[in-house]
Amino acid sequence: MFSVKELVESGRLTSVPVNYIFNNTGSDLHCMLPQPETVPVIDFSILTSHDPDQRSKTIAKLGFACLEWGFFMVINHGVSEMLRDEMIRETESFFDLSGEDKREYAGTKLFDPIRCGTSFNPTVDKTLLWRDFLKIHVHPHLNAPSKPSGFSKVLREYCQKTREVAIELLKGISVSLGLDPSYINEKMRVESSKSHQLLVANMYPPCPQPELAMGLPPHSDHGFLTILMQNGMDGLQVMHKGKWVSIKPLPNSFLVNTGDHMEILTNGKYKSVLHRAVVNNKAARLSIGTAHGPPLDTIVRPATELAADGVDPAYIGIKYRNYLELQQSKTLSGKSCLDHLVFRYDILATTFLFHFILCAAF
Ligand SMILES: O=C(O)CCC(=O)C(=O)O
Ligand SMILES: [Fe+2]
Repeated sequence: MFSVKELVESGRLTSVPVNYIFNNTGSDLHCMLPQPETVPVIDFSILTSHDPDQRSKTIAKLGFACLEWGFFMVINHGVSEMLRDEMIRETESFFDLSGEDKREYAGTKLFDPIRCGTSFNPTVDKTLLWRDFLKIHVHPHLNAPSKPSGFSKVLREYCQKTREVAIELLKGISVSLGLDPSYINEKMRVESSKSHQLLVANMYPPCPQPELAMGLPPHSDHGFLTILMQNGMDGLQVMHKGKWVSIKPLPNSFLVNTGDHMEILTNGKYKSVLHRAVVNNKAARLSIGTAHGPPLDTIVRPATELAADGVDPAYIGIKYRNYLELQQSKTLSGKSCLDHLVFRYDILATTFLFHFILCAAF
């Protein structure tokens, strides 16, 4: 089945098909924080204001959010409610297109400009996810589906605006790390015409037994930052202090999380956060995320300024493109891709020893 939405709309479902039954959804419900701690809220208008005192307080809050949560809400970001609503409407209309229209984009390759499908990687997923997706590479080159007809205009504006928000947030994050405001944007060429931005829209149709299925299992995102919004339905949960916290976004806010490349760049100071999407039996949920990263050919490694003064680099460097390929080749699971980059001193020591023995022998 190409689409879980089609499956649900066929109208014959009263229970979750066995290949969608996710083992541990129910068992870890008790891990939810009973009284969720408050997710940090960043007022973007203050972050970008000219009042140095207010600005530095907000930067401190941003640093705290990255350090303690890897997750925060952004309010007063300047992206109009109208644009956000249009973006949600157009994306919903895309998912409402006929199967035949959508199949035009049913690619299997990561760098297909536009790709829609179901689950994460159905060829390797052991359990299918209760989720259809649309992935569009929107920068450096804006790709846009030809249908619905108004989609490309809204997409262009929305992606431009979210890129601007990401760039400002990265300035604040740089300062919170004790670096120059332009540090991340310049070193990682996030502001350049070649920076990479991927839009991922997730459609989670209503599910007859939501406790048995999973929209997106626990995972971390690949970029520096992901900026996410949703239609009226909740379902995002974030791992905080070992427990899942359900997120209720403030009206018109963006949900932002730090990704794997933020963790690599900051040498593990700002970690990528595990999150997941649960499903419900009431109405379809739509979320739209944009992942912001460097140009695809950039090798991201811990910033020398943060891995200096006796602090060893915790990760090996990798080309952004190769990391994306690594993630797509696997099933979506925890931080398994990042684990590949953890600097292994034991392996390094063995290599050195081996080299030393060889040199001594010849
Ligand atoms: O649907 C959500 O709230 C989360 C989406 C997400 O984590 C993703 O697309 O990577
Ligand atoms: Fe995610």
